[in-house]
Amino acid sequence: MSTQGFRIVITGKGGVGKTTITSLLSHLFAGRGYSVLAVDEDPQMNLPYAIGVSPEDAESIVPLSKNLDYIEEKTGARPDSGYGLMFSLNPDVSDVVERFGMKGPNGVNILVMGTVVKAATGCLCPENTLLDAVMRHINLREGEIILMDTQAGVEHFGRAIAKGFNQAILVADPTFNAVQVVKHAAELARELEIRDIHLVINRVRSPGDITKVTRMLAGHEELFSGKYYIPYDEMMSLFDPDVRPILDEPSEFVDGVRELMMSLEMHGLLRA
Ligand SMILES: Nc1ncnc2c1ncn2[C@@H]1O[C@H](COP(=O)(O)OP(=O)(O)OP(=O)(O)O)[C@@H](O)[C@H]1O
Repeated sequence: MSTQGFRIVITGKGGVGKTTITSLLSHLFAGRGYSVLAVDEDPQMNLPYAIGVSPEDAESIVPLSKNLDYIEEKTGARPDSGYGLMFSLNPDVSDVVERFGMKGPNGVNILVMGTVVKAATGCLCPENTLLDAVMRHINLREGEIILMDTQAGVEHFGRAIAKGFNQAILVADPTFNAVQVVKHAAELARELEIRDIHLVINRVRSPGDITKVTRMLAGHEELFSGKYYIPYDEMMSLFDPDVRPILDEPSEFVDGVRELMMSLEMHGLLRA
């Protein structure tokens, strides 16, 4: 089956639940028999822990943005060596998942990209060139669902969409700032002609939260293909950061993420 429709990028303000939701989706898709590649673009590298990689293994991961040997091998320039202007702008990174992907629980593959501080401005440097090539490459991989957890900030999100991600999950919690960020991201996604934009309002605690967010979204609803209000679940703090235990518990939070997964699957199959 073609999985080209399943290039999913997750964004939103810091701390709203992006990593948790990316991890739950990774396990839920894997549980449905899909091969999943979860990509962490956040330099804090929380995703492996949330997916359930052991702390020892997670600590051994070097993000690609800091893997100077690989950057030099592929681009011909070493970032820490005062490189000149001569480096490959089109490095062949087709081996990246096989060499640096980590097999996590439930067979979920994890690739930690990291990010370059100057990436948002599109700086022409070997690290950035390598990460761009990796993003392009993973979008060409067949037979896998790609879920990319981005660093907070719409610039990173814009770059991912420009590199071929075709579904977006915009996560907010019921606060003004978080909702402002998703409105901005949705407008950008629209400009970049991405059609499947799923809005998640996470950590909803009361009907009042829904009323408040509905008011804040007034005039912007048409930007989203679907809206999901996902409840606060105090069990999360018991297991944090590993999401796996909560998958075995009755949880409205997980039910909400499962509903989101079904919608992503439907949109992905339609675009396949
Ligand atoms: N529905 C929920 N109910 C209760 N706690 C939640 C829920 N969703 C996420 N959390 C908790 O909120 C915290 C932040 O979540 P998470 O790390 O996934 O956010 P993030 O957006 O990825 O953060 P960052 O931008 O720092 O990477 C975590 O402690 C997580 O366990």
